[in-house]
Amino acid sequence: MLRIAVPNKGMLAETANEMLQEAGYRGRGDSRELVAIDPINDVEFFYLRPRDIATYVGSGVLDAGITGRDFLLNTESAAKEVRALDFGDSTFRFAGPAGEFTDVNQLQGKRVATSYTGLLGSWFARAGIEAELVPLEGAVESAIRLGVADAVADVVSTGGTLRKAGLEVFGPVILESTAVLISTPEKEHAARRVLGRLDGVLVARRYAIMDYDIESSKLDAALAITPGFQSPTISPLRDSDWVAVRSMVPQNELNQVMDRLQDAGAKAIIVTALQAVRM
Ligand SMILES: Nc1ncnc2c1ncn2[C@@H]1O[C@H](COP(=O)(O)OP(=O)(O)OP(=O)(O)O)[C@@H](O)[C@H]1O
Ligand SMILES: O=P(O)(O)OC[C@H]1O[C@H](OP(=O)(O)OP(=O)(O)O)[C@H](O)[C@@H]1O
Ligand SMILES: [Mg+2]
Repeated sequence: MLRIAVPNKGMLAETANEMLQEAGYRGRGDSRELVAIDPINDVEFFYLRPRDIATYVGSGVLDAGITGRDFLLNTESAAKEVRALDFGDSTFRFAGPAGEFTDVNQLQGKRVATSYTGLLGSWFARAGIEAELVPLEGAVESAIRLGVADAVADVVSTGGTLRKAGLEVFGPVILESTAVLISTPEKEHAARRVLGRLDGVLVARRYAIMDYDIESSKLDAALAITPGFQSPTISPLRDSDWVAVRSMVPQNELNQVMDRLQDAGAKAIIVTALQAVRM
């Protein structure tokens, strides 16, 4: 039975669970359940803190897991990123009192609060900066005001929390994070089934099906607009001067593509959502 770690709470939990359900897996009955068995799919799900998931997967007791790239890199483990999952995006940044820091080298000898000491420690080592790490569990933005740190390194999404604390970001982006599927080289073969299903969900979320009719003489111009994933399907129509085209189109380009197809002479342009995909 495949054993998979899933975030039990926090920013990643809801979407991770939605994705697994879209991939045809049975979710847990209630949000306090720690383990759920899906006998039809021969999978056992373990609901764990996302921060801990790389530890479990890296140890080899679980075959795969969903967590944040930042949590994976914060943990010393044998687990590796297998696929980015298109949600849970964030950036990891340095911040300090407005106007105080402009360059990361100014952190030399300073105290930096973070709940990502592993990630930050290795970043400092690579950058040759000797700073003192102040480990905190959360709400690190308050550490400066309360006098335990000179700067912080934390997840920034809208920047609202920083602004309210009178802080501003400085220095390079430490990490662009996103939710990821992780596994170890030993378990990657076992995890290929869940990977295939999640890939299907990603494609179904990223693409839609577009159908349209076009005069054969204009087909090449239209196909340049909708090259498709592998190759568009072209079917004859009763009117032999016309053909029907079916192609995959990225969701975020649908309307621009329809505008351009109309300009190219396409008629009856129809977009259909993808329910499930296996590439
Ligand atoms: N706006 C956001 N704030 C915090 N984390 C975010 C945000 N957007 C995406 N993320 C990602 O979600 C994950 C953090 O989720 P979670 O809520 O579990 O974190 P946490 O509160 O730091 O964890 P914990 O409470 O276990 O210490 C990280 O991978 C982070 O990069
Ligand atoms: O840029 P923003 O959109 O304001 O979001 C970033 C904030 O959200 C997260 O905190 P979280 O809610 O997880 O609380 P925590 O610090 O207690 O973990 C993160 O640690 C930042 O504090
Ligand atoms: Mg939190």
